[in-house]
Amino acid sequence: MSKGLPEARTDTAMSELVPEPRPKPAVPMKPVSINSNLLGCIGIDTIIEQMRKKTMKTGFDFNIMVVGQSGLGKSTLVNTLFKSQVSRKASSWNREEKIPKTVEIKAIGHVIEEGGVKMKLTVIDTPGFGDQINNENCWEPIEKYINEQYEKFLKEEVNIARKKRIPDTRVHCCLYFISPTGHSLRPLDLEFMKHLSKVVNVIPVIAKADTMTLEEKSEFKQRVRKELEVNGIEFYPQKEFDEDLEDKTENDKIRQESMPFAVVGSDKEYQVNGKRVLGRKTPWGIIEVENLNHCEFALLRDFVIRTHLQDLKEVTHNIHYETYRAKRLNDNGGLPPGEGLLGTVLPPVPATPCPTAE
Ligand SMILES: Nc1nc2c(ncn2[C@@H]2O[C@H](COP(=O)(O)OP(=O)(O)OP(=O)(O)O)[C@@H](O)[C@H]2O)c(=O)[nH]1
Repeated sequence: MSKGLPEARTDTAMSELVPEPRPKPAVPMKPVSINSNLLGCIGIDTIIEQMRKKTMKTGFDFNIMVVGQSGLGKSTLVNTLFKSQVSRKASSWNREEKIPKTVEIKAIGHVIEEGGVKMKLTVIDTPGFGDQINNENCWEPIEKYINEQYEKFLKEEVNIARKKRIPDTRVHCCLYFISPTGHSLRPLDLEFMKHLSKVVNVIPVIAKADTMTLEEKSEFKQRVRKELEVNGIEFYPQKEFDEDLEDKTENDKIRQESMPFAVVGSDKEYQVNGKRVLGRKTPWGIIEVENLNHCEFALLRDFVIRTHLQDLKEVTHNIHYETYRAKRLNDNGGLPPGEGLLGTVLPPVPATPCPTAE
């Protein structure tokens, strides 16, 4: 026994001196790419079809806001974009309507179905923006509206009994109409885009491009791009959110060549070479809105609907809403009880994936 003690002591002393090797944290193995075709397909690619079926059943929300001075063709352009009467005016046409005294925000919902896919479209019009003598801070009601939609979504997210599908009223895209002056941007344009580009995807467009010559249009586009850059205004698609080289190459082209899209809108149809086209009849002929030789409407339509609609929704959810959510939850911790979302400090909310392919 006595012989064993020192040994035992030595063991204890040793174990104090030399800590037991800690188990190494499990490092996830790098996924190894396997070509399943070698052994026959297992059907991974059917996920696309499964997602398609789900989206067909539930449809999807898309909320677009139009901002710009009165008479720049906002209502006409959204009608042209969706080939339907979706604008505020089409829904509550009132020729007597006077310019509102302050910025009024009107959201009109529609369901558009194409090829069995339902889009729940909301057009948010902002009549009165920039129409006053004093336009100081006139973007504030618009920013407030955008944030209110984030707040609504957040409240639904933190509910204990959450809806299976949270209604999405968040603004996914804001078309900002620039007057085709050929001069510089107005300070109001710069202020608006500076403020709002931090909370929403802003896409600047030059309105009524048919009122400019080709040279004027090209020069004006360059000038606007330069002014936006000099003033540090990031419009959509923002450089920092390009996900890969393919995105970057595609979006660089849009940022450096197409932006701001110089567009013409019309909801009237005319017969051109035996085909019915949307256009504007002038003494010099018909301006076809979808003809790329006439204007860039088709580029804007393809960009917003055919190539970037899903990305507009994802950037809204993952960047703009996430920024709002994080700030709101942080701020809430400092608020006295009763002023928080739920009347108390909020629990951390796990971010939900972008609710698109429901
Ligand atoms: N030349 C030209 N005129 C246009 C264009 N788009 C619309 N218009 C005309 O401009 C006028 C105003 O168009 P709206 O679409 O009502 O303009 P808005 O910006 O919605 O106007 P508010 O509701 O007052 O803010 C109408 O007479 C349209 O026909 C365009 O691309 N080129």
